[in-house]
Amino acid sequence: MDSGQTKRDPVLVARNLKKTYVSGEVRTRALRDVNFTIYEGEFVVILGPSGSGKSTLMNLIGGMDSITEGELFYKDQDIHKFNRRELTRYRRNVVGFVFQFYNLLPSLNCYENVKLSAELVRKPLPVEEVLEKVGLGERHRHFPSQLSGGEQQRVAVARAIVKVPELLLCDEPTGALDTDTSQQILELLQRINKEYRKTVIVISHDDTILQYADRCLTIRDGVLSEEGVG
Ligand SMILES: Nc1ncnc2c1ncn2[C@@H]1O[C@H](COP(=O)(O)OP(=O)(O)OP(=O)(O)O)[C@@H](O)[C@H]1O
Repeated sequence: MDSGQTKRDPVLVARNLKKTYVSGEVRTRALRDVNFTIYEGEFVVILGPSGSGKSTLMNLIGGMDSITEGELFYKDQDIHKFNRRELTRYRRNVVGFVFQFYNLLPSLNCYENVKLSAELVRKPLPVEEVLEKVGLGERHRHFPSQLSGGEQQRVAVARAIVKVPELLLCDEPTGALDTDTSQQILELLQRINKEYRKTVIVISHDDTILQYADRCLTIRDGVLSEEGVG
């Protein structure tokens, strides 16, 4: 596959993005004024301590929560202006999620967990190919309870990429794993980023993840800033 340096187009642009949670009298300004541009095919890490606003930002990018103020563009479309159907289509076709605790369905085996996701889109990758790609070619019939944490996370990655999403959003994907297994999962995400040329965004509080990133954005108290990597 071509790994040459080509000019990349912006895939996500945030302008003056704000998110305030209101609960009775209490207002929590989770995102204060967030601006960024993320380009097609980048591997971006968003790093920040607990409570800094990482999951809030991921939920907005993933179309899972509403924006309080500002703009968030996917290509030339303002996610903020999507109606319910457009949001569903965006979540289904554009975004693939990987969560800290895998979120696999325990009553389905590996193949079935991935197949269920494949059925959401018109042109998925073959399930067998994807399980092979994440190193689980031999484990199709195993259930989540028969797999280690790292293997379950591989299934979760397969479930996300089988849809061929433009954006792979990973929320603390190594948070429940030991150091060696974390490294393997991050190497897998890096390989997927390069081979499928999809944009990968990983949020974490662990800066050892930086070695895998093209770029790092840091977030603190709902304010985002940019730090170069490498
Ligand atoms: N649904 C909600 N209602 C009210 N406040 C919320 C809600 N979700 C998050 N918050 C608050 O918004 C702020 C940012 O939270 P967020 O979960 O985005 O941080 P985080 O960086 O992902 O933290 P962690 O690493 O601990 O998961 C925190 O002060 C949190 O308490």
